[in-house]
Amino acid sequence: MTPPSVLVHRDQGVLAAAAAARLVTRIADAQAERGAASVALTGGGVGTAVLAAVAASDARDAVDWTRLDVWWGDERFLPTGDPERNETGARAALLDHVPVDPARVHAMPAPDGPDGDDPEAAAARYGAELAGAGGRLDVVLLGVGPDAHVASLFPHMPGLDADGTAVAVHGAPKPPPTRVSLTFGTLNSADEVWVLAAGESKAEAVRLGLSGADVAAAPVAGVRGRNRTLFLLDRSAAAKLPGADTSGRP
Ligand SMILES: O=C1O[C@H](COP(=O)(O)O)[C@@H](O)[C@H](O)[C@H]1O
Repeated sequence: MTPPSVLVHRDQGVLAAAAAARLVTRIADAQAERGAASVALTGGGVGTAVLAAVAASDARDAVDWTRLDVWWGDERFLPTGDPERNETGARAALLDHVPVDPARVHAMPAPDGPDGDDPEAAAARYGAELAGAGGRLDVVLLGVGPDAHVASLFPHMPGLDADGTAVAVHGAPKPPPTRVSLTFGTLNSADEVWVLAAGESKAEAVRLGLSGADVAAAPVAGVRGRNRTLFLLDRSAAAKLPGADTSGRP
């Protein structure tokens, strides 16, 4: 496993545009190689800004959206259409504006879904769906919380040790308390993992993620792609990295 690469951009706007360009290219490359691509999306401020930047970019037409599988790294276990669901934000920012195949948009089940108010069943269903599709993820996008959580893997919570593909999360410190998350094993099976962070509130989490911190205390320290791990940051989020080049250029 190669160590993470760190790219620092001037501000969140530049970060979102640069990550969007990178994502379009990565998806188009995968489609050229294999005829299809798969990404796992994140919620949160920067993750949603990246999707909006893809939607706003002419380069989005380089992607064959009908041959993209869209998954999520985590979801807040709230009813379909709830504005706090990561799915809702992703649809509004991007998926409603490009010709994705609805059958290839794999939202995590909601409490009004097939398993009702049973997050364990929702996690099992989602894990089976991803495994049944071959389990391949070209890129996993991950936001990071000020507490260093990624997806819905929060510090010192049982989900950190979960086996299997996806896990139900109860009692998350950030609302809502009930969530579904891919496990570390699944996140780290992706070809590439991209951690996205902007703002000074993320600076300590970013530092921990890149300094070999205890994964139980700082889950972001435990995510690594098989082929590549990128930390895509703005200057504020990079402020605590020793010797960070915060010029705004790679
Ligand atoms: O709750 C969540 O938070 C994180 C980070 O969100 P941010 O707004 O602080 O960037 C997000 O990555 C995760 O998907 C989400 O469920």
